[in-house]
Order: sequence, then structure tokens, then C-alpha cells
Amino acid sequence: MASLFERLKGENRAALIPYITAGDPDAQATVELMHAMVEGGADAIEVGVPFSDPMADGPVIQAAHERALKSGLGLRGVIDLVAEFRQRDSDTPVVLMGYQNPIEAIGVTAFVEKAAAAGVDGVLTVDLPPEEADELSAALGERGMSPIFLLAPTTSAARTREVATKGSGFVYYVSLKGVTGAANLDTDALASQVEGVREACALPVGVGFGIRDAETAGQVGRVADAVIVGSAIVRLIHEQASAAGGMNAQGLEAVRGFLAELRSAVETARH
Ligand SMILES: O=P(O)(O)OC[C@@H](O)[C@@H](O)c1c[nH]c2ccccc12
Repeated sequence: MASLFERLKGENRAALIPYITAGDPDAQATVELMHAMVEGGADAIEVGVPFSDPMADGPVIQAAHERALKSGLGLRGVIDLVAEFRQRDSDTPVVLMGYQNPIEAIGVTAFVEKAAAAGVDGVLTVDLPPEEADELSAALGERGMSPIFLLAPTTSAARTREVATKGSGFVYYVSLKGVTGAANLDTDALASQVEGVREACALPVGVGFGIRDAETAGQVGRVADAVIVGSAIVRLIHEQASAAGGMNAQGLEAVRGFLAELRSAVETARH
């Protein structure tokens, strides 16, 4: 994770990090989609773990969780998919993105062992605040994985400093109030907000929520260290999969093409 941000500093661009919900439209498609996104220009991938009550997520990603749960995919199955992805891609960082409950069901130690063996690089537990995450964070750190935490515009400087000491890899700055998939990203305000985070936290700053096309990706790529795109990709995957009754070559090509558009916006953002 750290070496990615080091390298991109040299290239003077932000990382492009797409999010997908594992198991949507099905488990096999997830691995193929991960490779397609890397081919399109993803620098790292956030893989969402299906959960019955994804309360930080808006309607697009909530529906993806429901579809994925129908296919019966759980946390263990998601980690197996990462291991399968690793057979053909040993570099691209993978961040597991999920809620606390499935981790507790497996147990922190068993979860961390399995994730490390599969080649997971970071874990973001949406509903686990840093002050309650010591056990998980320590176990992740011992196995070279990054605990990643969320910051919001409402997060105090004191709390930002705490996240700076407890997190690693990068911090995830939620650019607006509300749930994933919102449409009211204010990129003008973002520059000073990200500056504020940087004053209290030396980790790279990833920004997500409301980035939906090349234009918004470029605007965020000017000021953030990572541009995180979720709902727009999940929506595209669903459109393609429902039109074709599954993820076929054409669907994968559409996703690859969308990533390539985002990537070129991120590449030119600071030049
Ligand atoms: O969907 P958006 O608005 O593009 O935002 C990214 C987001 O979906 C992704 O990072 C994510 C998916 N589930 C989450 C839960 C909490 C925080 C972030 C996330």
C-alpha cells in the first residue's frame, strides 16, 4: 500500500481506486471484474463484503449487497476470491471493505490469518471506530496489512490526529455527509478540507463519495492522493449484467472502458 503511494508521488498523480461489491452479479464475475478494472487503470481495488445491513451505503450499493447475499457469498468466500485474483495479479493492492459483524462471526485472529494468506493489503471496517479497533488493527499490523479508517468533514482535528496514529496505508476522507452514491460533491470546498486533513495526518488522503465520472474524478485527483469511485461502477456492472443475464465479455469491456476514462482524467488532473 505504502509503496503504491510512494510511486504515484513520483508520477504526480492520484491513485484510482474503484469499489465493487463482491458477489454482484456472482462470485466468478468478481474476479474477472477485478482483472478488468486493473487492465482499465485501477491502482488498487476496494472489495465490498456482502452484508445484510450496509447502513453507510446508498440505494445502488445496498441493492448490490442484496444481490450478492442471494448468491450466498460471505466473508470467507470473498477472501477466497481475493486469493484467486492473486493467482494472476501479485501487485495490485486489495482493500477489504465491510462491516464489523462478519469479522466477529469468524473471529479476529482467524480472519486476519485467512486475509493475510490470501494477499489482502488493507481492511476498512465501516462501523468500527479507531478507538474500538485496537485488537483488529494490531493483528492486521503484525501481518503487514493496513487498518484504514474513515474521516468526514465533521471529524474533529483531535480525532483526525488519532486516526493518523491508528491507521496506515491511507485515510479515507468521506467528502460529504450522507450515504454512498450521493450527487452533491462540492469539489471547490474539497481542496481546503483535504488541506485540513493533511495538517493533522501524514498518511495519504483518499477521497470518496460522489465521484461519478471523469470530470469529478479529475477534480478530486487534483487535490487528493486517491480517487475512490463506488456507486457509478456498481451501477454500470448491474446494467451490463442485467442486460446480458450475467457478466460477459462485453460487460467486462464496458467496465474496462469506464476505468480507462477515469484513469486518464486522474492522470491529467495535475498537469
Ligand atoms: O459510491 P460512491 O459515492 O462513489 O462512494 C464510494 C464508496 O461507494 C465506497 O468507497 C464504499 C462502499 N461502501 C462504503 C461504505 C462506507 C464508506 C465507503 C464505502
